[in-house]
Amino acid sequence: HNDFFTSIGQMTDLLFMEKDLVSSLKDYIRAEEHKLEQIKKWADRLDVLSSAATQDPEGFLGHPVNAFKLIKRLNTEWRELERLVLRNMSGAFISNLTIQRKNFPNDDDQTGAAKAMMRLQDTYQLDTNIISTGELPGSSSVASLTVDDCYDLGKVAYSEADYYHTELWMVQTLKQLDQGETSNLVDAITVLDYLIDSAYQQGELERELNFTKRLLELGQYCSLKRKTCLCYFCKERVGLDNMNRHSYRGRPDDDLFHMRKYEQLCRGEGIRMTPRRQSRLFCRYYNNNRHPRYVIGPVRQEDEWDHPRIVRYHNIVSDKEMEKVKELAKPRVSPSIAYEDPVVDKINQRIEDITGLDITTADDLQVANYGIGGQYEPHLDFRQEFEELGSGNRIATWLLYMSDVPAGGATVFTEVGAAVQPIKGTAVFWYNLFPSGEGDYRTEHAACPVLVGSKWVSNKWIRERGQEFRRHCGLQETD
Ligand SMILES: O=C(O)CCC(=O)C(=O)O
Ligand SMILES: [Fe+2]
Repeated sequence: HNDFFTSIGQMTDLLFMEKDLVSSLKDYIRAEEHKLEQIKKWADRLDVLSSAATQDPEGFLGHPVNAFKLIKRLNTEWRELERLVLRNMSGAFISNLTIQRKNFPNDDDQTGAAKAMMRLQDTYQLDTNIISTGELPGSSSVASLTVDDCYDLGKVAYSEADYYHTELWMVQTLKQLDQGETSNLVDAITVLDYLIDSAYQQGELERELNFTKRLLELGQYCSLKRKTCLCYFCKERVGLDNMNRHSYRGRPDDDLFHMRKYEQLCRGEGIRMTPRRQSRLFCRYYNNNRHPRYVIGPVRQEDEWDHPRIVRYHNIVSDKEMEKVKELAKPRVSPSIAYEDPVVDKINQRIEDITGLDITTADDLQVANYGIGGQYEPHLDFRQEFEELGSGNRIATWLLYMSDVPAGGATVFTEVGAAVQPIKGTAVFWYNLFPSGEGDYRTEHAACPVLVGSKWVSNKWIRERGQEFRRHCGLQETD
């Protein structure tokens, strides 16, 4: 199976599977209780009988019926009791569990989920404490991490040699321990050991020393991971060997400038549009040159960006139509194609009417569902190799948002610094190529990781072929 965490569909399946298992577990408990109930009755009955009998054994056994019943009880009834005690009630539950376990996430999935969470932490610059208390922007529900959860995240980071996140999560673990949370899994000494090593690995000797001093306060002189000990009297670390190791601050891959820019845009920072330019963006009613289907009911067209031009159409597809498209895509993996259906035809027709482009040469309507952490890294929709195809390159992109996303999930244009927020029922449209057919590199874009919620989009990549008389060439290559 592929990435659980980013697929809401798969995660939903897991949720229902777990619900099923809980009800099967409850059946098992009921059966076990019933069995115990029966055994108790037995015990009580035998208790009364034998205590009465032992008061006057001779008198008791002097009655032939009592004598007969004692023999019978011991010969047959106790055997029945034995059978009852030995009866295994767990069969149904265990076999259910065995079957379902095939669908369980494994260690890799857990590591993947932990890494996805740290990716979100970086992209949205979330404080460890905010994640741990679960007070995420845009989220109304609360879900918090225990000390053990934090420790687990720290350990995942450590095993990936990601000392930056190890430190963040181990500090959080320590903090929650200090606040009085208890754990049978981890103690402050173990956490400090991780902290000392991760500070050392990052070349942060000052911090390493501080963690070591904290360890000393706990009566521990040696760091097991670092294999170093403190000199008790001088309270200084013995053997400050690598004093000259270069020290880096922040995340180890901080030089990935391009990714940083993408993440900045995702956070809603670094959008490059001056107020003066912004004032020239408008919202208008649009009927595509009095297109018969839109003269009476024009659509609301909003400028999202000027160069390259990105426009958004409001209320372009109804909730009912979007539900249908999601349903068509659901049984398949994301992204998937929404195959023939009257609703798909209607949406295609609308795209053609509004953009004025021929969509018979376009790719099929594609549907994607991004769960938590789901993203699409910066890319261009056009490609050189498409030029050779009969239908030509991807001249334009139509992107319909089929859900609101409470936090994260924007579409950002990394070259020009535009960010478009998903709004359910709206579609954005832009040209990837200049009228000359030359690719427009300013259209590089990405889907930001979803922080809270589930993002549904459907896109239509419109091709060059068929547009010859619909979009005219300019005189310059980049007209
Ligand atoms: O989902 C998004 O926001 C972007 C999708 C995209 O890049 C595309 O459809 O070409
Ligand atoms: Fe794209």
